[in-house]
Amino acid sequence: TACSSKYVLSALHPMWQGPLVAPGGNRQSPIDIRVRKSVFDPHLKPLTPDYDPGTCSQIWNNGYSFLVEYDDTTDKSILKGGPLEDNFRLCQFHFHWGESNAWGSEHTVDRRLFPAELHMVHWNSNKYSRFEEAVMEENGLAVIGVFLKIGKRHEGLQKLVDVLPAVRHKDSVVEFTRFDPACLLPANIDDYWTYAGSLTTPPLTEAVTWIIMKQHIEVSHDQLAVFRSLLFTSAEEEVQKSMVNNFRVQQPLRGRTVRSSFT
Ligand SMILES: NS(=O)(=O)c1ccc(C(=O)NCc2cccc(O)c2)cc1
Ligand SMILES: [Zn+2]
Repeated sequence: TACSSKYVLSALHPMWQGPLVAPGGNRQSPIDIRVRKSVFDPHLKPLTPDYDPGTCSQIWNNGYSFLVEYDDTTDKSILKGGPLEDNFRLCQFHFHWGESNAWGSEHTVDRRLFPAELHMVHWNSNKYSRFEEAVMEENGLAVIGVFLKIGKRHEGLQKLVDVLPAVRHKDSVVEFTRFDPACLLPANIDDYWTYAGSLTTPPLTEAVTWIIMKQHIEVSHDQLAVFRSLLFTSAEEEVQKSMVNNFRVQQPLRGRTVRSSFT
């Protein structure tokens, strides 16, 4: 789909540090969420995702993460509510993780790191006609962040884990259908933090309304180990590098307020 067919990265190095802070960027992501500094906003509505598993199309390794892509040519899979004024179309989801279970998430909560973080990427289909347009605009994107913890096996995730060996190398892609992304959301999606931020990979555009779930999901140690079996490198490269630590360093808050939907 348009939204991620060009999930391009100017920095190809897996551990790209790139500019630690985007030049002139004062709303960069990820950040540390200081719980006691977040401000309860009673006007925040419940989040209302409405996803059609029939829009799931393929999964691919873009050399930085693996992406599950959704057909975003209609409003079949959308996100509304929460801090959002408009309708946002799901275009892809992906993850960030560490080489060990001790770290891997991009956002932290009072400095607490999680072994991995899910990002569900949506773009504003009320205001823009395609992802490429929305990603350059201030209120163009909405990304749901969900922390992963090691625990019981996640039954819904297993269908995805089983297909990962087929996209082991950079630029590999396989058909992947009928996956309901809602199964990856925590039971409680009413409690979240939200703030104005950016993409966490180049071009780092400051277009994202971040919605970070308070409740994590659990995956098994073995399921996360399969994420680490992916490679940053393409089949032709002589030196294979395992896809781990694909997260960005935390960015300054620069006076931003993080709002919470709960007290
Ligand atoms: N980690 S993240 O959720 O902030 C994230 C989400 C989407 C993307 C992305 O789609 N990048 C590709 C891209 C960016 C700008 C314009 C394009 O045409 C494509 C990057 C990072
Ligand atoms: Zn991400």
